Amino acid sequence: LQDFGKAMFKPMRQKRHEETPENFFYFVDFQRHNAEIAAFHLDRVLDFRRVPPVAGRFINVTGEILYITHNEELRSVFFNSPANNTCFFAKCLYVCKSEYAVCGHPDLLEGSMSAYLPGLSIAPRISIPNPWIRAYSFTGREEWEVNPLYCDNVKKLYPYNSGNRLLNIIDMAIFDFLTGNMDRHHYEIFTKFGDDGFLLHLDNARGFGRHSDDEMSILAPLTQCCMIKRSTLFRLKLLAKSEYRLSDVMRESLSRDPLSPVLTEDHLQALDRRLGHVLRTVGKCVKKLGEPQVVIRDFDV
Ligand SMILES: Nc1ncnc2c1ncn2[C@@H]1O[C@H](COP(=O)(O)OP(=O)(O)OP(=O)(O)O)[C@@H](O)[C@H]1O
Ligand SMILES: [Mn+2]
Repeated sequence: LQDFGKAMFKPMRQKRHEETPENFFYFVDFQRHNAEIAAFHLDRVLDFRRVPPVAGRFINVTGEILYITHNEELRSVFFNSPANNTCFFAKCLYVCKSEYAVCGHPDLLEGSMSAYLPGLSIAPRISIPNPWIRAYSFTGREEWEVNPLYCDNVKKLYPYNSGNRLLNIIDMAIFDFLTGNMDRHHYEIFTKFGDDGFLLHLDNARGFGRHSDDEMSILAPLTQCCMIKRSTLFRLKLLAKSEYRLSDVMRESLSRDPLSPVLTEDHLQALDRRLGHVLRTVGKCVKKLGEPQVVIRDFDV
């Protein structure tokens, strides 16, 4: 950008009304530009504010990239398709052949732009495996999927045995459950704030793939630990009220994006339904364990 800032662009790969095919594993699912945009808005509506700003945009791949770049290698991956659209592909180890190119129409390409965080020397951060990580294979099972008492182990382990870290993981699970994102292998935190730093919710492009289905396993950290921050629960309850219905707040928030409508009505409705699931899950925990054990006052307020 003119001020030397950077943005990360994810091109449109799937139309908004298309659902992820039912036989697709989550790890071969498309990355959706509109999911990145919607996740940013949802994160703000939930008052987490852990997703760097994302906005939709059309870029002219010829005028805004090919004609102005001084990078020979970048120029070399551009080509004209048989339909006379301008396309380009990435050079990397896998899925980087011309078959996976993205194409303008003929030059215009729809996508999401995420504000890029400052470099690691200015804002150091580390990537940490999600305790509720998913197997990256057809048949693999992780311990949390087979051991209902898995959370008891996590609770004893550093850094989940003190402070907000586990509650932040549960916040992230609720966030991912609402969007339907199963692709959360790692999370990142800024090191500057120590162990109690907030979790960055980066890479939300695999959400909003299926509106007709709620993937309950994403909620495992909440279901298994039966804990939630009081502030999170308060916000979720507010968004379940008819005056502040989550789908309505999201529709309004997203209406200001240049690519509006960002989400189909089906996906907005799914948010309300999933919010209901989250609140019922908390309700069951409270019934079983009592509110003081389940609804936790944040350590930082
Ligand atoms: N807004 C951002 N600012 C700075 N770094 C970012 C941002 N978003 C993502 N990253 C970094 O870039 C990496 C890749 O981003 P992301 O996961 O969104 O893309 P991807 O296409 O899904 O890549 P991968 O296949 O490696 O997961 C992330 O793991 C993260 O470390
Ligand atoms: Mn990713």
